[in-house]
Amino acid sequence: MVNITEPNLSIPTVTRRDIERCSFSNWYPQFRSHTIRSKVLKPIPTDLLTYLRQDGLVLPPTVEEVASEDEDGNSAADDSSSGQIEGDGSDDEEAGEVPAAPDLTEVVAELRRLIGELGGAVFPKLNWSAPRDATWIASTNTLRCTTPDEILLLLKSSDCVSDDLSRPYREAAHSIVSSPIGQGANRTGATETTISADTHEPLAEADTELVLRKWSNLNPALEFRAFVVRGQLRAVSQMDLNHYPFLTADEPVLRERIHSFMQHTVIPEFPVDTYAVDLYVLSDHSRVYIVDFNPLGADSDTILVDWDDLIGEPNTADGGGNGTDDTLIHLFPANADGLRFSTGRYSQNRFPVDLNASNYQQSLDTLMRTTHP
Ligand SMILES: Nc1ncnc2c1ncn2[C@@H]1O[C@H](COP(=O)(O)OP(=O)(O)OP(=O)(O)O)[C@@H](O)[C@H]1O
Repeated sequence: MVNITEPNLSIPTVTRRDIERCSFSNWYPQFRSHTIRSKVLKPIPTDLLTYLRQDGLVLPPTVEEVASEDEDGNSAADDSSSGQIEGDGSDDEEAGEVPAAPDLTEVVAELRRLIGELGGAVFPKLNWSAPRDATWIASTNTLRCTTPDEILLLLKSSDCVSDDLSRPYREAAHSIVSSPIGQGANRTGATETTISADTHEPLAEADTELVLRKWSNLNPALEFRAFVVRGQLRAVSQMDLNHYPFLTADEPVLRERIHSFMQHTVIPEFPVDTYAVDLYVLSDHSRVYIVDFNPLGADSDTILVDWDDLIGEPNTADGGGNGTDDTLIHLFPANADGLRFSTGRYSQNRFPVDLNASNYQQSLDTLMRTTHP
């Protein structure tokens, strides 16, 4: 355990190594018994990777065919709704402008097998990011997937996912730019030009991973982000930006559970000095689960916590912020009426105004024609 004797007043620098450590397959084996059951496809099969990196949003015919057969016992050719996502279909005048999708027959079969092994419903993500910005395109408006085509549509529609593939180390590069030249990870005498090239470095094919996590009906009120700076738990924040009155009453027990879990299970084992970890506490408070690890730096979402609370001098007697009763959980406060709802995270990525919710598929077709003229 590192002990802070001097306040560290600068926002931590994220290194490429920190980012790599937070990649799902790097922490999952170690914390398997403390997190949601998951399956990892690493590397992502070449055909699927090609498909995800291709421009345009087109579902390969194989996917819909297989999915239709799976659900109805009929082929997609009999289903007049198949191919709608493609917009105008393959035999109209615009078909030549849509890039041909690779054959994903094997990928689809593998995804279906994994979905089955995980109980029939999964939450998909890549190394770091889930397609949370694309839920608007899913018929359920969630990331809950029961078929391969739902997974492919979400992954293909997400900027978060495409950033994981095309600019995975962007946060490290950003931090290096804001640091004195020469202090960044593995760099000496670097110029800004050299550094900014890092932001465009794509993820090597061998490092790509598709993660399917067993779908879990998480209560957003019981999700918390814990912040560890230089090996010390500095703060815990509620994640959902809504006020839940019961959290105020439960705060002492939640705090004790989270602090204990962090001190005994996470901090001694996770090989990064400074990070944020998302946690889920069961409603009876009996267990704490890890949802995700994230690097912690200037680009991080600290939610309800100020950077001063993370990097300023700890205001505790032992100076460590390690006890169970010295770091209150930051809870979303009630407004004057005692109740307050806010817009959720990623709400800006929900249904685009161009789409008419009362006629979703027709509107989606229209959008596709617009985006793929
Ligand atoms: N297996 C699951 N089943 C249902 N919901 C889940 C599951 N895993 C995660 N979630 C929900 O999705 C949210 C985002 O998950 P996760 O942190 O893995 O994605 P992310 O892209 O890294 O998000 P962020 O960038 O906000 O950290 C979680 O906070 C949780 O609410």
